[in-house]
Amino acid sequence: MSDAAPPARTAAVIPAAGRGVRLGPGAPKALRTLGGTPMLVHAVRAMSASRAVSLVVVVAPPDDVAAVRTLLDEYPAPERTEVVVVPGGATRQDSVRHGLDALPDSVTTVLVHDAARPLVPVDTVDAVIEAVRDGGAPAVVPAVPLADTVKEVEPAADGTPEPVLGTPERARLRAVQTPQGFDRATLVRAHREVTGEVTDDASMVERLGVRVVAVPGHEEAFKVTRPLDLVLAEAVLARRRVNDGF
Ligand SMILES: Nc1ccn([C@@H]2O[C@H](COP(=O)(O)OP(=O)(O)OP(=O)(O)O)[C@@H](O)[C@H]2O)c(=O)n1
Ligand SMILES: C[C@](O)(CO)[C@H](O)COP(=O)(O)O
Repeated sequence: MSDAAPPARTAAVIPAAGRGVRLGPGAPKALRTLGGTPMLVHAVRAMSASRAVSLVVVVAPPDDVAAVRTLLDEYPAPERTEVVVVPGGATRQDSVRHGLDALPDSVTTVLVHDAARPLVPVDTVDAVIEAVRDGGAPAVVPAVPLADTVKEVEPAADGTPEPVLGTPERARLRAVQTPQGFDRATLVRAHREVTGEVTDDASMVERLGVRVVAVPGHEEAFKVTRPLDLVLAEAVLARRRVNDGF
């Protein structure tokens, strides 16, 4: 038997433990269907479509871990990809942390991908991995330019008019997607040291003072958040099926 270290691996952590309040009443968002298949299954397929990803850690709603395991056994990933399921936490940050805790030592590169972005193309996944592994960036986000002008406002409740404080230069703004890619040690340190509310993992790394870079994202990597997003996702999937001839 060899004493050599096991080969470095890339793993994807998929936080899927949210309720989907903004999508409206129903099953947890990741378990709702898209083209007849649960959104989570699409997300696992999107990660395992990359030949670099050998492990997918799904972070499930705590009450649904067994059901999610059964579901993923019904829709097996390619043989080269191991899929494990762990229980999530109260916030997205907690859920990602639970996923990181489940990674074996051999993993050196980690993707964090929302179950709520089921249609991200494999080329985007691979571009993020390449920027971390070959480009040497400790943290990478896929990002797209904005179509709307953005205003900073003084938030007010109940539809009260909100004073506009300023207009950031749109050419310098990007909407950030997932999968976000990280050197594992950097992401683990961010989750250990950074406290407070954040909306993505890269911003935790930014707070460490570590360099984060953006690579081109994809319009089909949008997040299913509100009911209209589900309509768009069904349309994108239907178009793919026509293009693929089935
Ligand atoms: N406690 C939580 C909250 C969110 N997520 C996951 O984080 C991703 C992005 O979150 P979001 O789109 O906000 O999902 P929800 O929290 O489910 O949506 P909502 O805020 O509308 O309830 C989703 O895949 C979601 O399942 C998670 O794993 N654990
Ligand atoms: C991580 C993320 O998808 C990047 O755009 C986003 O911040 C998640 O936000 P949510 O409010 O938890 O959906």
